[in-house]
Amino acid sequence: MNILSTAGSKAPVSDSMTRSVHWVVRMNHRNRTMSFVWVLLMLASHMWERGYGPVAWMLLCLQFLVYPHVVYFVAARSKNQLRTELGNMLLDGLMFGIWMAALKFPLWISFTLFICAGINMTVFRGAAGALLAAAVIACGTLVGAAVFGLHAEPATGTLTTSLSIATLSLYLLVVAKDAYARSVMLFQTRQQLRAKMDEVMALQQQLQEQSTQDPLTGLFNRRYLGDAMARELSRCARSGLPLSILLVDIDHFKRINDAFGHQAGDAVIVHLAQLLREHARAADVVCRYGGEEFLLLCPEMPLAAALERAQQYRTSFAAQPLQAGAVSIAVTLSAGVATFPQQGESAEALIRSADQALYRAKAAGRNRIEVASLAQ
Ligand SMILES: Nc1nc2c(ncn2[C@@H]2O[C@H](COP(=O)(O)OP(=O)(O)OP(=O)(O)O)[C@@H](O)[C@H]2O)c(=O)[nH]1
Repeated sequence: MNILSTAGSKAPVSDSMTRSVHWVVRMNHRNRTMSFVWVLLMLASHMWERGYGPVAWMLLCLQFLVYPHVVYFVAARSKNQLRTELGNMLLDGLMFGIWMAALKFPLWISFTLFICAGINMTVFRGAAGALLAAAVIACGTLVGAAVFGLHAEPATGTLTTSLSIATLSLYLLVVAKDAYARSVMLFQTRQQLRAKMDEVMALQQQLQEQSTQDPLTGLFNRRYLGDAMARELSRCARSGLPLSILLVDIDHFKRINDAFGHQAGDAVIVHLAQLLREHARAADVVCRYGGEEFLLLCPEMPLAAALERAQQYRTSFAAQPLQAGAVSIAVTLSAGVATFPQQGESAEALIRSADQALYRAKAAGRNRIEVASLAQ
């Protein structure tokens, strides 16, 4: 894996990736332009000492003053900027090799050019980059030796040596500065990514709650009940334990809506929801089953206990009329109770039995609890 590993990929390129590619190409242009001026000074001092002719000086200016802008121009207009920039870096190495051979391998100059090209490629392609840099520099020296002959004059004057050391030092400082800028950018990107992840997780949690909760009362909805009932029924069936359900309905609720308004009706629904939740056990599932209808799923609860609980709800609800401003709204409820397995062996059968019991409670005058008949 390296900074150029996506260079040949056909995967769609995101905006941020395109921006970072531009950033890399621009950064390389700035560094190349700057460092080539130092290299030019280093080579110029050596060439001055050795008395090179006008052609060599012209080539020196073309290589170190004009070339950085030409290769940037080519990379910036390329369809695959990253790949072209990699080509440019290889070309840098090749040219450095030619200059080394042309100047007869002055030691400090060769060392400086070799290290600069090697570091640049290593930053982009890791250890493979270093090997690649060494290979292209070697090719360059071969080309240079073929054109200018193979000579070795390693000595350099004091000025050239000093300029070589300065060039190398400055180059290393620039690379370190860019590495710092890159780490800061990476850190900021990570922070942004983490914030986005937190946002997505919170939204996911919210969606999960919304999909299983009734918005008015905060109780579970029918969708949740379906899963919970199937799960609890099979658990109780496996362990031979009872399971009771209470189907609870507010009496004459339409009248409350008509007399006190829909908002007061909502307040009555919330009021009963609170009562049901307050007296439920941790294992019970309290669910808003319909408009003013609730279903309590009570795992491991026998019929007698369920009946007693339903009676408690009935008396408590009737004893606490809802205060809506100055008016007091008298409310009652009716309920049908059914227990697994006597009054239904499946979720549907159990709910049907409780519904029939509730219907009987309503028919018998309301404010009543009825127990379901035995399953047929
Ligand atoms: N305020 C309010 N009313 C609702 C809501 N959902 C359903 N309703 C109303 O609840 C009423 C239910 O009326 P019915 O099914 O006739 O039953 P009831 O008046 O309670 O009579 P019984 O059940 O026979 O005692 C209807 O008028 C619905 O419009 C709700 O979320 N808020």
